[in-house]
Amino acid sequence: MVETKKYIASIYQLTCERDEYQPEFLQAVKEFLDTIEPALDKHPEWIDQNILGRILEPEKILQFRVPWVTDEGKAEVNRGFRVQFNSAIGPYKGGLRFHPTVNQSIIKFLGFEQIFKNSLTGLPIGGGKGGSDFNPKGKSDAEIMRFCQSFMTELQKYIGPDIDVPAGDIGVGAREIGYLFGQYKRLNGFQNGVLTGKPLLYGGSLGRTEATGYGLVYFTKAMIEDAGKSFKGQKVMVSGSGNVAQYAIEKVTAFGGTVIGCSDSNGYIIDEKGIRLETIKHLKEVKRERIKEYAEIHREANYYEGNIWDHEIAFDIALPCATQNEIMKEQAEKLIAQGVFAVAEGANMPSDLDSIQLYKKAGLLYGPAKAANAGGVAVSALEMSQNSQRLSWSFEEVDSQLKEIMQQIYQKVRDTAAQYGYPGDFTLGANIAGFEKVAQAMLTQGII
Ligand SMILES: NC(=O)C1=CN([C@@H]2O[C@H](COP(=O)(O)OP(=O)(O)OC[C@H]3O[C@@H](n4cnc5c(N)ncnc54)[C@H](O)[C@@H]3O)[C@@H](O)[C@H]2O)C=CC1
Ligand SMILES: O=C(O)CCC(=O)C(=O)O
Repeated sequence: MVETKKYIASIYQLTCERDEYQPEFLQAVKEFLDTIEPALDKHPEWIDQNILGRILEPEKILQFRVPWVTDEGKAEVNRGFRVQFNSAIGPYKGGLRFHPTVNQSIIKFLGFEQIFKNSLTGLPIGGGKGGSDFNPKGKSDAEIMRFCQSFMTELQKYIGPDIDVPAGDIGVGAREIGYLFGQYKRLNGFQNGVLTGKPLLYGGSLGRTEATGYGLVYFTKAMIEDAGKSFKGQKVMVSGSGNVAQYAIEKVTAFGGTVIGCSDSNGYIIDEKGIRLETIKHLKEVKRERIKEYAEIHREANYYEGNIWDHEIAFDIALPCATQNEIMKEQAEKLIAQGVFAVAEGANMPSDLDSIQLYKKAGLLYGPAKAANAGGVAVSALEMSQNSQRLSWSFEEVDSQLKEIMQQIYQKVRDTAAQYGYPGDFTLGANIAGFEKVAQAMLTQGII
């Protein structure tokens, strides 16, 4: 309707004026706003209550100084961030990213997407995200520890098991979570519900390490099976070689697919016989080396510099699991030309807006990040439940809940798209299904 269109356009214009220098945040907002009109047509009261204006504004943004000392005794300083975006349905929940590209725009786009992703899980968690422009690459364990201690010394004032519960993301794995937890405990006493992704020794959940990658593949399986296909015999390309990529590779292989390539920020390897995951894990988790080394160990594999999505080779399914905007128009065109029939996103916002349009036009099955990678945060919420109950569930219990949650997310996304008259548009389905719950919760809580 004209009024709805006008309202959406005015909100977007205002956001562009206010956040002119935040391109990633504006991209995430545009992707969301481009799909939301049918939901507002159905709920004109949301326009009266200016739900969009409110949901686009974080409840709180923290930015702080993180001073730390190198092994040589030099004083360094980084920026720390936490965006507490929306707590309408639960405490803020979302990871911490340590990467030199981190700035307020990146953390805001991630926090914004997290609101709808967390809502889609069906679990009571709000949206938040944080991190730092600290680069863990090449740092000693002692430097990482001192950085994490300094970061948490400030962050601890604003988080808690019922307030805001951070976890890992790029550059923040079990080692960093351990140091962050240690410092929180030192300052506040033992409260294991304050972080998720913890080691099993003090309240971590079995299955959390695997959850995002496994969840991505469970979602993709549901999506492709609905279209009469399966993983069996499919050639799959995965970008990244970190946490999400590794467990996606494992599950695709278990379902009978062949992962023919994966990458890191320098380049990528192609191994047409199937990536040997033990080698990737050893290189990345133990030796902390570049993916290039894989081709030294397995001579039949080839290493190339650059973006994996530029490689010309026929394959069937693309699982981007590295970082935002790794697939732009040019790469999307290549994927389509190479015969890819499904793209499902393990990374957050790996496809730019042009790519999403191209997938749609070409009729690809497309699982957007908010839905497809929600398995990690879903199991984080299960970790919170276990911490509250002071219990540890078995791996099988957690994995079977994850499977169920991912299937439900797929169905919710598919059915919402169809109900609103856009069958197959899973971007629209994910945005509206995630948004409806948060909007309704906000409405019942007054003008907040
Ligand atoms: N860890 C989790 O539970 C979740 C992670 N994600 C998203 O998944 C993605 C990967 O995160 P993790 O695997 O946890 O991080 P990680 O730190 O374990 O691995 C990141 C991987 O991406 C690669 N990478 C980074 N920048 C790159 C670039 N410009 N080009 C190519 N490769 C690049 C790195 O080399 C590394 O292999 C991120 O977008 C993250 O936000 C999403 C949901 C949950
Ligand atoms: O497990 C969590 O809380 C964080 C997961 C996350 O950062 C994400 O879903 O992007």
